[in-house]
Amino acid sequence: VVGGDVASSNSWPWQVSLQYLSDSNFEHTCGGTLIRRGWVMTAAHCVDTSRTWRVVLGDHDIYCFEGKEQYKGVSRVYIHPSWDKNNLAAGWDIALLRLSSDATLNTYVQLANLPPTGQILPNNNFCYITGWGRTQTGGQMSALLKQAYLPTVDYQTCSSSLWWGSTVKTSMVCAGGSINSGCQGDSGGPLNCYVNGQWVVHGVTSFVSSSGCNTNRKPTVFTRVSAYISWMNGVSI
Ligand SMILES: CC(C)C[C@H](NC(=O)[C@H](CCCC[NH3+])NC(=O)C(F)(F)F)C(=O)Nc1ccc(C(C)C)cc1
Repeated sequence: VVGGDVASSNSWPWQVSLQYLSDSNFEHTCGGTLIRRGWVMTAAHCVDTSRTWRVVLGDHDIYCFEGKEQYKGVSRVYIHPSWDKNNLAAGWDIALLRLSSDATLNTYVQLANLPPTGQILPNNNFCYITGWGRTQTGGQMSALLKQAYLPTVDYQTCSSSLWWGSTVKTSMVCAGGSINSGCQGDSGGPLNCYVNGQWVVHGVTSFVSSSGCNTNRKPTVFTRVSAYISWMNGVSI
């Protein structure tokens, strides 16, 4: 996350860290969202290589054991069948992870709210991106979970020629586009939007401009969760 600030501990209790085994250590690679006690929603591009995965729930400092963490293996990865790793612009950048055992819900670990099918937020909706990704383009990951105010940018604006143009599809959500943004390592994490008095996860962090994370008029682009509710319901049956 570029800009914004460090979140207060466990204030986004559905945020998870997706990690993979690399030389006998687990490394953070992406974010994710706890949507059921045994299920995590993330980006397809995070899990389209075969690795040994684990999910950390209830985390704040990903480099330090604080005692609130729950560590879960991943028993199965469900990547959207239409995902094409060579065609990020087509969308479909969503996946579900079946955890090896159910999470225990408590103060530090809670389920996210998901939007109703088809819901499209208005321009400038109050949203926050959260994650442990780089804090500057080409910079380092953040040890502590960060948050940044990232208001939605409607499709009409986001798909205009000075913005993302035809790279952005209606199955995506744009948010930000000036000083704050997502950055590598935030992929797969939530776009948390305040709707009717509650936080709802409307996006899965998908991509930013390759000319830099916080590039003007290149908002962070998210998979639109409300377009995938029926697919997700079909998977976990
Ligand atoms: C140095 C980084 C910032 C490069 C940048 N990375 C990204 O946007 C990666 C997703 C990469 C998937 C493919 N491996 N996502 C992120 O960094 C995220 F913002 F989600 F955290 C990128 O590739 N962006 C990109 C690439 C291609 C397109 C085409 C669809 C035009 C659009 C954006």
